[in-house]
Amino acid sequence: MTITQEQVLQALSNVEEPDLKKDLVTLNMIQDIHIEGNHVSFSVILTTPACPLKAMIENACRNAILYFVSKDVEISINMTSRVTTQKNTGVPGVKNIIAVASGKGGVGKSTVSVNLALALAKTGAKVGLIDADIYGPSVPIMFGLEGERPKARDVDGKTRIQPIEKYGIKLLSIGFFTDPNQPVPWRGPMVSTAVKQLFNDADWGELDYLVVDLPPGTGDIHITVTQTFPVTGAVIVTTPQNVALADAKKGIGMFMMNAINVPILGIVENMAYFTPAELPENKYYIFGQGGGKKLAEQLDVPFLAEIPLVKGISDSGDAGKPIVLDEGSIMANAFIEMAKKVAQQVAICNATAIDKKTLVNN
Ligand SMILES: Nc1ncnc2c1ncn2[C@@H]1O[C@H](COP(=O)(O)OP(=O)(O)OP(=O)(O)O)[C@@H](O)[C@H]1O
Repeated sequence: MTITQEQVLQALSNVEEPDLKKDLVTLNMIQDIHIEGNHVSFSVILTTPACPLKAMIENACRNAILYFVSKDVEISINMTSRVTTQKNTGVPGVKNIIAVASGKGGVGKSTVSVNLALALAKTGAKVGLIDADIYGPSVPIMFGLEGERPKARDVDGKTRIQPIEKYGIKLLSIGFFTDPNQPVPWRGPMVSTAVKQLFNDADWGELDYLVVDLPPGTGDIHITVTQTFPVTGAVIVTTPQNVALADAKKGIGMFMMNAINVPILGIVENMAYFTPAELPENKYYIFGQGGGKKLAEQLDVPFLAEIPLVKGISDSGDAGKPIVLDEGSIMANAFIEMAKKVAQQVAICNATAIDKKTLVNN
């Protein structure tokens, strides 16, 4: 039996990427085909290492070769990834900017931002995190970095702030530059300049995702960030109460305004239900049930996750070691599943935006 590269490509052209609705060959996702006798190997280049459909795509490739080429083929598939990007994010080397926002304060936006960034990194992506919440920067506490000051260093003749590296991600917080005991009365222009510096004057290097923890509500910083940098999409965090949902709706409305026009990657409902640590299968919907999902349906945006109210989430944040680092725990898995859905939506946004061009895989 002589197997040709054309036969392999022809077979794989029957496998559709379920999110992007095109076949893997058209999407240029098949590379490095090697054939030796009846042994065929190739790489599948996914759009994110956090792809939730990885196993399904691998299976479909295997079945397509067995069905369309021969059932006697031995197959080795290398599932790898190259995160897509659609445009220059305005920050050299950064492929995607993910804004995390909420209509209200205290709903867990920083908790979601931090665990999202770390979960994406755990899947193998290169990740940065900017804490742009000038009213209550929480990243220094959540990473156990209070009192730290990032260093500056000369890069190509320019002085650049060096993001601090911890738990596998690079991070900067407005809180590293202010005294936590001294309230800072920010004026509009000062805020804009300070936040832009976190993007422009830092040495971020190559990043697949730069997660930005925005302040609650809709204000100056949202306008500065979205109008200065082409944000790939926004994740909206809410709690189940009607007051929070109403504000989340306003927040989503702001991103959808023509002047801002940032795609909504989806809604995360935080503190969706209470779960006692000793009885994790018991769910008590103390603030009402299904509000986030309903809002997502109403606004026709994805619903990303229900994150329970668990004491461990709060304790781990206060202790400087976010819960997603607690390998294998139910909470860590919940945040990893959420991160996979976010990465999936980023890939869909990128593919949709450049649908008429070719998918940029750089
Ligand atoms: N799912 C959860 N279970 C238990 N505690 C949580 C959960 N999510 C957040 N918290 C806790 O709630 C408090 C507020 O969370 P967080 O700081 O993330 O909110 P926020 O929306 O970023 O607030 P703000 O932007 O107004 O400062 C923190 O003490 C955090 O540890």
